[in-house]
Amino acid sequence: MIPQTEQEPRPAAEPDGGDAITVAGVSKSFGPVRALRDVDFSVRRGEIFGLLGPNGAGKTTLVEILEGHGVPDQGSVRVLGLDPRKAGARLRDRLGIVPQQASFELYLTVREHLLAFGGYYRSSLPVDELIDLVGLGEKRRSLVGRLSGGQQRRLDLALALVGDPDIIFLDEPTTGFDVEARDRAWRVVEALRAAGKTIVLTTHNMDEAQKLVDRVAVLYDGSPAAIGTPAELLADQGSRIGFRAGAITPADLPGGLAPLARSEGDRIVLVAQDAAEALHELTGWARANDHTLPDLDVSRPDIEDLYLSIVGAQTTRRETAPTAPTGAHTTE
Ligand SMILES: Nc1ncnc2c1ncn2[C@@H]1O[C@H](COP(=O)(O)OP(=O)(O)OP(=O)(O)O)[C@@H](O)[C@H]1O
Repeated sequence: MIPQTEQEPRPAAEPDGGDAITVAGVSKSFGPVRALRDVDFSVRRGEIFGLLGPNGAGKTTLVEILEGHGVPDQGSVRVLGLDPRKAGARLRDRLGIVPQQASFELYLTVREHLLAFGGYYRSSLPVDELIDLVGLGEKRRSLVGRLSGGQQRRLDLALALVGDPDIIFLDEPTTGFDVEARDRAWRVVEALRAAGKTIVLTTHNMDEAQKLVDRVAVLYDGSPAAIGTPAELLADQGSRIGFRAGAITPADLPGGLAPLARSEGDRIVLVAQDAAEALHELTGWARANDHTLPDLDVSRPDIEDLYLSIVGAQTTRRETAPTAPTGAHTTE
C-alpha cells in the first residue's frame, strides 16, 4: 500500500539497541513552568507510540525536542541514534512531521505542492500514489487554497510522508476529519506501521489511541504517569460497568460508587477493581430505589478509562477528552 521510493536507498539507520527514539532524564522549564520533569522512555522501531495527556502536560514540548526544535535543560534524546540538534539534514530527511497547524503554498495545486516538497528530500515517494493514499485523488489539480480544512489536514499527512521518512510524528492527525476521512487516515497509519515505519502519535482522541497504538505514554504534569502496551496498562484496571443513565447522574450513586462513576454519552460508566462488590452495591441500590439499570453490562476497561483514572476527570465524551492537568473534575 505504501509506494516504494523512486531513487536510491538511504544509508542504514544507526544502531541504537532496536530503539528509534530514546529519551533519558529530560527536563525542560519555561521560566517558572516545569513543562517536562525527568522524562525517560524509548520508542521501538516499527511501533506506533501514543503520547496522551491533558492540555499543558508537555507533549508538544517533548515532540519539539525530538524534532530538534527544542533543547532540554537536562537529559538527552537520541532519534535514530542521532542528536536531533546536531544531526541536521542527516536526520531531517528521515523524519516526517504533521504539525497541528501547517502553512501551505496556497497558489499551488495539491500535486505541485507535493512535488515541490518532495524536491527537498534525497528521495521522495511518487506523489500521485501518495495523493491517492490520503484520499485526495479528486483534488489532485485543485489549488491548495481551495481545500476544506479536513482536506488540508490530509495534505499535511501527504507532506509528512513525501520524503519517505523512517519516523513520522503525527500531532492530532484526524482533528476536523469526517468519519470516512478519519477511517482512511487510520488505515494509512496502519499501513505505515506495516511498512516498518515508526510513528509517534499525539492525540486527545481516545478511540484513535485505542485503535492504533502499540504502546502509549500518558504524560501528566510533565512526567509519564503510565507507559506500556494497552494490555499491560489495562491489566490491573479492574472492570468497567455501564448502564443507560436515564435521569440518574453519577452523584446519585451510593457512596462507594459515586467517585468511580462518570457520564459517557447517555450512559453512566464506572471502573471498579472488584466487579462483584460493585455490582452488589449497584444492584442493591437500584432495587431499593426502583431503578432498572437498563442495558447494564460489564466489560474490560479501555484506554480512555485508564486515561481518566490518571487525569482524574469524571465526565467525558468519547472522541474528545482533553482536560486540565489539575486533577479537577470536568463537567462538559
Ligand atoms: N514557549 C513557551 N513559553 C512558555 N511556556 C511554554 C512554552 N511552551 C510551552 N509552555 C508551557 O509548558 C507547558 C507544557 O506545554 P505543551 O505545549 O508541551 O503541552 P501539551 O501537552 O502539548 O498541551 P496541548 O495538549 O494543549 O497541546 C504548558 O504549561 C505551557 O504553557
